[in-house]
Amino acid sequence: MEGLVPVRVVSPSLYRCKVPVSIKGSISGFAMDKRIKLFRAPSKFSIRAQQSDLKGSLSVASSSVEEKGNVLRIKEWELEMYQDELAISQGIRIRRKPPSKAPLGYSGPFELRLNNDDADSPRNILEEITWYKDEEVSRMKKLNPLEVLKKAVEDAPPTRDFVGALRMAYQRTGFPGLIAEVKKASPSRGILKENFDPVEIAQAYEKGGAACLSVLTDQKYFKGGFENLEAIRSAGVKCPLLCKEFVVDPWQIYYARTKGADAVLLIAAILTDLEITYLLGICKKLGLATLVEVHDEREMGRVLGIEGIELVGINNRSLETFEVDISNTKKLLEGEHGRQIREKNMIVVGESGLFTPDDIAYVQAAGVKAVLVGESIVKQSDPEKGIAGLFGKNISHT
Ligand SMILES: O=P(O)(O)OC[C@@H](O)[C@@H](O)c1c[nH]c2ccccc12
Repeated sequence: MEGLVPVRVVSPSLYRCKVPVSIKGSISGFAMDKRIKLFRAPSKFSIRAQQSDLKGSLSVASSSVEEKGNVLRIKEWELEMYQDELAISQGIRIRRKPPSKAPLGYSGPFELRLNNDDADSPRNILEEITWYKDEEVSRMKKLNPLEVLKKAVEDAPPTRDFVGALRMAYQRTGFPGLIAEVKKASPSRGILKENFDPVEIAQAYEKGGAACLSVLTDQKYFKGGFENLEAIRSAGVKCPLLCKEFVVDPWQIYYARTKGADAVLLIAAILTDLEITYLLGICKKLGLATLVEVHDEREMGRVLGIEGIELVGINNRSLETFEVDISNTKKLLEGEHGRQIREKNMIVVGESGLFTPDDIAYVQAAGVKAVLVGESIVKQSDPEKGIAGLFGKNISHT
């Protein structure tokens, strides 16, 4: 049986829907589709067939909420549902889990499932990476439990001042402070450098005048690794290090800190305001700086509403479509948002797609005080010279 059935909900209790039916409508702000067998609904639960040719019948049987064992799953389900609802209300399009992995088959907010028959395939690369991270983190957590990491953090050497290094570089050179990225590959560009030696590249960047380094730690999509972060740190590189990861769990922040990170990236496209606030608090506690990355006006607006953010990155590349447009930096710094950023004395980092001195001049004129650059310098046979080429000037200390 297939058909559209509007559902009206009055008060909560649990029902089991035994037939696959496509239900369209909103139940206390959320709704379900045909994959859902179990859902929360009010005690008065009315289903009206919209299509006159709808054959078969809906069997809606009350099942006890008190059912032992189910209670916890229901709680989990509710939590996830609220998180998803919160995310959609903040304009976040990325679903954090494949719908079938959600407890009790809850497949995300209704708005995200419209015209989406294949709900269990990621809709874009960012969603794919996010789903994969979720699994990866649960595996890694088992090998490195949080309690052990917390102990390791206590003995870890102090972090270095990431934001301070960027400010100093800006004063020293008159150019935006450079965060040079140690990146072997990316989903949009494939392999950037075949004989990739992360420590060698990091040292060349430092010599070339980079203020800070960004180290990709994602293995599957960027061919990076936490071992690169660790190796660069223990090789004596002095530039503060940004752990470039897709953070979806506080565990990753503790892990990054034990591997030598001085800063971590938080991506507004996948995290709610509440999560950013919470993760920011953990970073502060661990002495880490935070680069909060936005890609559009909506994300910028959200981030400006969160207290305590010093560094905002504007990504010129959409992580959903891979489209790169450096005028994005300019666009997001115009008007009210730009005014608030200046008022709060935040540092804006122009990210991605910067190749020439003209590109640097363009984003600098737009108001950035730092830039994050990967491809254009990592690809050079001599990344140190690559930096001079990027700025049109030698910006090294010597
Ligand atoms: O190689 P580029 O175009 O210079 O871009 C560097 C950096 O901005 C990019 O790697 C990046 C920006 N935000 C990210 C988030 C995750 C992974 C990678 C990124």
